[in-house]
Amino acid sequence: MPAASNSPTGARSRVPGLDNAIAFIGGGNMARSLIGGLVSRGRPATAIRVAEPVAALRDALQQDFGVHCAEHASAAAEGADVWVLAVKPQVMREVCTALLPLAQARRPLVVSIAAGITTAQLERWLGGDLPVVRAMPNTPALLGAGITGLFANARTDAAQRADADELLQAVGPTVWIDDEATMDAVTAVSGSGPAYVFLLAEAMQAAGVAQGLSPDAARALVQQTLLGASTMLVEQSEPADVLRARVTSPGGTTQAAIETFEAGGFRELVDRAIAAATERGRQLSAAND
Ligand SMILES: NC(=O)C1=CN([C@@H]2O[C@H](COP(=O)(O)OP(=O)(O)OC[C@H]3O[C@@H](n4cnc5c(N)ncnc54)[C@H](O)[C@@H]3O)[C@@H](O)[C@H]2O)C=CC1
Ligand SMILES: O=C(O)[C@@H]1CCC=N1
Repeated sequence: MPAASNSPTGARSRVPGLDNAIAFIGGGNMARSLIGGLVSRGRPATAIRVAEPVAALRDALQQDFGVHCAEHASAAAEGADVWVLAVKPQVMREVCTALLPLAQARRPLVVSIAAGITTAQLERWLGGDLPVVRAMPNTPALLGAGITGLFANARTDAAQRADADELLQAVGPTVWIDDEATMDAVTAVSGSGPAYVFLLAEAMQAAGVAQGLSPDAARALVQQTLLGASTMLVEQSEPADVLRARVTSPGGTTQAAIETFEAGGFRELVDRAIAAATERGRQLSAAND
């Protein structure tokens, strides 16, 4: 897997944010995060359209970002050269099938953020012969602190890869993936990953309260500990095991906790959880074909 990249291969000379109109098909949580990132990075709201059947979500997007919203996918997709498919995997086939005539007439760059759904499925459902990029962002995108794994099918040229890269970099760094089969692992690690950290936060808070801390104190201690440890992981060059060793005094408190985690099969549990999420991605593809 290549390292996180700020310069996709073959990027053409371009004016960031001013190239193409973008249509979001689906205006839910992830679309909202991406739109917020794009607008805050200076992409004109007039160049962003959103298709969203829920009126309250349309109103909120229109009011918060000034983007044009429509009820039906084709109304947003018309006139856009980049389509971001941000609906659930379970409705993706139906959404694509409805867009097939327009996709064939317009030949947009298609960027899907759906878990599991493959570029071959999307291309087939949209009538074939289209550049398709499969992207997997995550919810910290809302704060511009996301990370996105990206895979492009063979019909996607360097300029289109650069467009997709720029789009997702509005909410954090990107990592290009060479083998699409591993996109389900990207989903399992970073797409779903924020939820694992939130689960750890819940468990640490509850355990702190069980040891006598007030809920407020436990929450504050856990929040800043996770933030501080994450910042160390990102900003210091040492790997996680070295940082962990520095906290773990021989015979001290941390060692007592780490030994308890290890004895309880913590690593195997994480391995099984990520394997289950990866497998679920494959199932989402097969079940919605
Ligand atoms: N929530 C997360 O952490 C992440 C989600 N994803 C993927 O992003 C996609 C969207 O997920 P969320 O934003 O969380 O879900 P969401 O449910 O908040 O958003 C999906 C939106 O699509 C709309 N929709 C349904 N049918 C439609 C149609 N025919 N045309 C246009 N819009 C339609 C729904 O009304 C809804 O607002 C999913 O495929 C998911 O796998 C990817 C990365 C992270
Ligand atoms: O749970 C899911 O299926 C989606 C994809 C990654 C995060 N949420």
